[in-house]
Amino acid sequence: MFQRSSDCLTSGGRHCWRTASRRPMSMDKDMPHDSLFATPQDAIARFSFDEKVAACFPDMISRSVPGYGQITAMVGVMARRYLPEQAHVYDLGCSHGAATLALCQQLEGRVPDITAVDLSPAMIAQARQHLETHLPVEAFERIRLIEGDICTLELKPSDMIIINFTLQFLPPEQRLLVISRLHHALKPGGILILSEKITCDDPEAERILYALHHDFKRANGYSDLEISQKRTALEDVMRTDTLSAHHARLAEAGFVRHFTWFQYLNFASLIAFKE
Ligand SMILES: C[S@@+](CC[C@H](N)C(=O)[O-])C[C@H]1O[C@@H](n2cnc3c(N)ncnc32)[C@H](O)[C@@H]1O
Ligand SMILES: O=C(O)C(=O)C[C@]1(C(=O)O)C=C[C@@H](O)C=C1
Repeated sequence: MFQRSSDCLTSGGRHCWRTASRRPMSMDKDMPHDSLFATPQDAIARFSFDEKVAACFPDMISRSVPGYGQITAMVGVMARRYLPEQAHVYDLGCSHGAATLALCQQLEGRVPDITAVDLSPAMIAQARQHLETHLPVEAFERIRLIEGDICTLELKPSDMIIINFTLQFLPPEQRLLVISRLHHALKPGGILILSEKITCDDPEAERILYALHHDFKRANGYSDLEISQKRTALEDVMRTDTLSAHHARLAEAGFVRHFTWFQYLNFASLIAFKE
């Protein structure tokens, strides 16, 4: 079941915990390694999903996000359970299209229509290449890749909407509107999968999970310099919410049943059902 990016103890599966050395023990030689923050920078630019980030993104996210591989693979498993025939799925903030790929792999033979959206042209280019390489033509033809802003995108009726690690990059004041629009776009019985980095209500738990997340990154081969420079770059770009804020927002947007199905350190995934 968990092929490619999730069959290992770490988040993404392509790397194993380092032992003595600071390098991950195994590295897919075809996956460009993320060393964007490895050298000291005088002025650290704001993090953006540009060509450089897009080029090494699968390595970056799998070494940075605990549970990334498991969440991604499970999206496919959930699609298999919940999607009807003739379904439409959105993958919002798709980056390389990892969730889309997982879904197609699980639904082999009955791939739904999928619209994968990302604001970054570099990510859309990578998604096209990645999906074209890993999927049979019949499956790839069912995927529409759109370069666009999910805050303003017109949405069509859908059976499943995946928004993984993307809401955290939207302006906070737009998040409720976006989630409300997703609720509106879902057909009755449709599901929303929302995955995010989270902050804790309890400051002590926050401090502990924050430290453990940095330990996780170190265990995946990132140096203290890389961790600290990336953190500075992400400041004001990625603004995380608490789990309770996510659930309150889902409720306000109209979802009646929603719960957290996965949490690994300060990263979580929620599922919400359209009545
Ligand atoms: C952390 S990545 C998402 C990872 C991806 N969902 C996955 O599972 O591999 C966040 C993505 O959201 C995209 N993004 C940020 N703001 C966006 C917006 N307003 N509309 C569409 N995409 C956006 C970024 O370009 C980036 O590719
Ligand atoms: O919190 C961090 O330190 C991260 O690196 C997280 C995170 C994310 O959650 O999207 C931030 C930027 C990159 O897209 C990959 C991972």
